[in-house]
Amino acid sequence: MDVIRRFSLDDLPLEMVALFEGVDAASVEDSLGECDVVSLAAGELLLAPGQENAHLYVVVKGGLRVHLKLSRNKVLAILGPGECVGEMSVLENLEPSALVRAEQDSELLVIPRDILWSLIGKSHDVAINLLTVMCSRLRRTNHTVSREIENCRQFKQASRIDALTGLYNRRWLRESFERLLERQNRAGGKLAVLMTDVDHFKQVNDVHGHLSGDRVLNEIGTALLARLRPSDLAVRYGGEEILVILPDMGKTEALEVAERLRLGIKDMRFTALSGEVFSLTASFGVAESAGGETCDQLLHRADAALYRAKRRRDCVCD
Ligand SMILES: Nc1nc2c(ncn2[C@@H]2O[C@H](COP(=O)(O)OP(=O)(O)OP(=O)(O)O)[C@@H](O)[C@H]2O)c(=O)[nH]1
Repeated sequence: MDVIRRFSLDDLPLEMVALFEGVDAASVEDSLGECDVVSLAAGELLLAPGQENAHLYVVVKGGLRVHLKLSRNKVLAILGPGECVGEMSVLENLEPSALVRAEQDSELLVIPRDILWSLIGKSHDVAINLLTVMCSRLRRTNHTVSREIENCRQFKQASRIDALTGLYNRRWLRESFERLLERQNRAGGKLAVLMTDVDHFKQVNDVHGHLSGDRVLNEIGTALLARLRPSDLAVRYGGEEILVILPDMGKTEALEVAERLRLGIKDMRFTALSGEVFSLTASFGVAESAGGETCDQLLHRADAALYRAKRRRDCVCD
């Protein structure tokens, strides 16, 4: 960053500078005449967290790019002629919270801290303009933070969903089922689980190809969800094995649900990529949670029931 000259009002008309909008030029001309204009090469760093800053910078020519520290590639703002940066760190006497670089070869008016305070003292309009600049900065930051929080929430949600079936994945099961079961036990409510496995699924892949197999899994996931209550939860437990969690439900009712799902899958017609239409069956194991039991114990009992159902296939066992 090189000093190239002293600032004069010919460099930048005051009405173009957000900080000096509506300000009488005569009241600030002397103070601004004591300030330098510096040049900054494209890409050159102006402000960074960890580096002290004692100046407010106003873009005279070119532009500045503002980044948050944690996401350097994410541009928070591009500042053009008349816009300023550095005001927060100057006023608070703290290091900058963002990285600021020259977007292109630029020229900046440099207002040192003491001159800024004297301008604020001298001109009510400068003080109001500065507050307005800071409010819009705050609003923009709030918007960015809300967007980041929403992105995080969506990413977290997506990381718990199986992409092929749209059902929850094992990660969700590991993180959430124990808590759900504990809550259900504490409330003294019942909870049942169904473990289901598509019969002879390997043949689907062998005969119709893996992509057709994928499509079948996707359609079965969608069909199961459509037949469950909004409070029920379905998890892709393994390749073609799906776990259904039925809160507030005992074994008798869960057996009925399983039977309904079994018939639903049997009635479905799948179309292979070749166009061939075929049908499938699935087997179901049902278990009701016994108080004090861990998730693993409950799932083990459902798995054992499924194992029994698999001996005959296309049936429901408990
Ligand atoms: N297309 C596809 N196939 C999968 C996926 N995950 C697992 N599989 C296949 O699912 C098949 C499961 O086969 P097996 O465990 O032998 O069982 P099965 O053929 O269904 O026979 P039974 O369960 O005994 O009725 C294997 O061929 C796996 O490759 C997947 O995401 N997509």
